[in-house]
Amino acid sequence: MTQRVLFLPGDGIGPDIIEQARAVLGHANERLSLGLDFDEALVGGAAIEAAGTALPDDTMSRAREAGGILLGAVGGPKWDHLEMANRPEKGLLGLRSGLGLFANLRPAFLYPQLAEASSLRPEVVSGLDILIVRELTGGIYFGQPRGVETLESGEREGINTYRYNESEIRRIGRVAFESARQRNGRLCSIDKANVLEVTALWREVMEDLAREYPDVELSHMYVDNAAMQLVRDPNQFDVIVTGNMFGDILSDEAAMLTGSIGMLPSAALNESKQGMYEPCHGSAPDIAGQDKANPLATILSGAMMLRYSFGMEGAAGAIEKAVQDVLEQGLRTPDIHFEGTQLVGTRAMGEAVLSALDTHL
Ligand SMILES: NC(=O)C1=CN([C@@H]2O[C@H](COP(=O)(O)OP(=O)(O)OC[C@H]3O[C@@H](n4cnc5c(N)ncnc54)[C@H](O)[C@@H]3O)[C@@H](O)[C@H]2O)C=CC1
Ligand SMILES: CC(C)CC(=O)C(=O)O
Ligand SMILES: [Mg+2]
Repeated sequence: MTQRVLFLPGDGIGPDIIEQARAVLGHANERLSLGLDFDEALVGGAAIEAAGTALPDDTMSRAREAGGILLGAVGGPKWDHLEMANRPEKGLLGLRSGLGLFANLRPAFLYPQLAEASSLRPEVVSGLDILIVRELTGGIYFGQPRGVETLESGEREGINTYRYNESEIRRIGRVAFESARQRNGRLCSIDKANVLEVTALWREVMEDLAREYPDVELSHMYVDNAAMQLVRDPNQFDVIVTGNMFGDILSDEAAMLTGSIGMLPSAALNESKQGMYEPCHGSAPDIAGQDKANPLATILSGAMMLRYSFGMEGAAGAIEKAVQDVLEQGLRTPDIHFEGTQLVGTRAMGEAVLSALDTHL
């Protein structure tokens, strides 16, 4: 059976890293006859330039037809106006909500070879393996009303609304409890229930769900403490579940424990397990087109796509082993480079993964 993969390179380093991930997936596809059929479309600033909108109808319809989507990154100073790019119905947010991709899985895993690249001391991060389950289609990024209004006094006021209803909380809670059940049976729900009603409700729903999962130990933590605990003793966490904005922020923080934001892949899944996969970082305009971006988070996101959307566990595992191999060989893009390792660019890193893949297929 043919499976359609849609590549959305986007902006900045997006095309640089997608080129490498596409080559790796293409190689696995050929060698293992996976039956993947590749498509590509525009999103973000690239789409604004070509079609006047960050999420053209053509991109959305091809996204709906795809079994899996691999996105690079979108945005840049030229396109970051809310009206054009990051409205709930446009660009990346529009893709996520349009496809119902409410469950965002962000695994922060430390490859042992990168312990020295971590922002924390090796003994503090050793063995780090955290799964952040972030709600992705609700919360303050989507709540209505939103906008900027002019008050009677003439002063302007910015408005965003933080909302979650019980069913939105329950469905992301289930994903997190199921993940905890398959891992080590520990789940920490992160909220600000001492201040925000929305997250007090979040906490109640999580408690309620916990009764259905007696094998999972549920704990709660306020987000400010969680931000601190992540750098004090990250290994206390196994699965974390949290809302859209807290998850956005905490996953960037967690990325640095693994060595770099360029190491953190992600999966965004809907009810029917259709998925969009992307590195957790943005379009990094400061290094775009300079052969400096780390392509590993994107390559690992491709592996997640094979696993979650297509059930191709063997091919996914082979790509992950190939990534481990290149780190073992000492190859490092600038973001994970340290003394005694070999500095390489985006392309050389991608090519090394592709070569290493052969030994695992
Ligand atoms: N999923 C997405 O498409 C996201 C898009 N953005 C957009 O990206 C643009 C830049 O946002 P920033 O806040 O600067 O975040 P960013 O994640 O793009 O960059 C932050 C820092 O991390 C570095 N970095 C990011 N990815 C890297 C990689 N693969 N290898 C090496 N270094 C890497 C960058 O060079 C920069 O110094 C903005 O337009 C923003 O809206 C931001 C986050 C996510
Ligand atoms: C549009 C933003 C919410 C993208 C982002 O920062 C992310 O998903 O991590
Ligand atoms: Mg983010």
